[in-house]
Amino acid sequence: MLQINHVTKKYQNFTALKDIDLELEYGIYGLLAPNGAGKTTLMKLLATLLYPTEGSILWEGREIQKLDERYREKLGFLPQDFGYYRDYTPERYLRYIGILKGLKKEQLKKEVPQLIDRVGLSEAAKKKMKKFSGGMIQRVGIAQALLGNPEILILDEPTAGLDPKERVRFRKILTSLSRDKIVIISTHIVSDVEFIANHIIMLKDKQVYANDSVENLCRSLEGKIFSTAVRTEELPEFERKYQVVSQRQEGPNCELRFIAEKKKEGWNLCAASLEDVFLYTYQE
Ligand SMILES: Nc1ncnc2c1ncn2[C@@H]1O[C@H](COP(=O)(O)OP(=O)(O)OP(=O)(O)O)[C@@H](O)[C@H]1O
Repeated sequence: MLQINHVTKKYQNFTALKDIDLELEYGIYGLLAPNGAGKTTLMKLLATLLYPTEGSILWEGREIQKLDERYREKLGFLPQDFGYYRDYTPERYLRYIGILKGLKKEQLKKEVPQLIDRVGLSEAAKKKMKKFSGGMIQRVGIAQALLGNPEILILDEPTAGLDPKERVRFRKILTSLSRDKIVIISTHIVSDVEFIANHIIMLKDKQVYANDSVENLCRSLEGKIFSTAVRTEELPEFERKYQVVSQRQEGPNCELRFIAEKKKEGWNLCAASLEDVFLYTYQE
């Protein structure tokens, strides 16, 4: 188990995270918050690239800083801007990272092709990465994070810049490997984690605002999501009163999906989605 105990992180006088308290067990965690909320800071703390200003992070009851290499060998990390060598092939790059991670050559001989296959890059294994699409590069990034079969997998905004098809492929890769790992995925894109994460962690005002299943988070908005049609000229007034989540033009009308505390005549009650929860939480 990974325990984050009352962790505060300050950059000089600026507090990026305040009193974060979390317990993470095997499963997929979606760390969901807008840009600048502190996701990367939390990921870097878990990856020991930063240290808490206050509080501690424990792996199986022992502080990760003190465990040092013994913790880091359990860790796979895909940073937001992962550096790769354009002239390397995925095969060569993974072997190189594997050696840096301290893995044995024999192990890499077996593991590298398996990982390349797992992320669907077998056909491109011997091609230079400079020809790769953003999605292919991200898949190499996931493969390098998986080297050595880490128990903790930290992926910081792994789907940034991917097209919808690549996102689907990415989600499939992740769900295939979550059983014996703690997987933490940071994102500000709800659909990246809505259907694959067992838990959603939301950060707000530098603190943990929510840590729950998608179902429970949606339940908190039950009875507050509605749809209705308003005339286009009435839209600005409507938007002043209610938080509109989505809108679609239908002739002279706008079909709206919105959040309100109480039902009114002519409104249809809708099931709440994680996207609604996200917009409701970060409405300002
Ligand atoms: N090295 C630093 N020095 C000072 N302030 C920093 C530093 N790194 C991050 N911050 C600030 O801390 C806050 C949280 O940043 P962080 O990168 O963790 O957010 P984020 O949620 O990951 O956002 P993004 O998705 O844009 O990376 C931001 O206000 C950022 O400006």
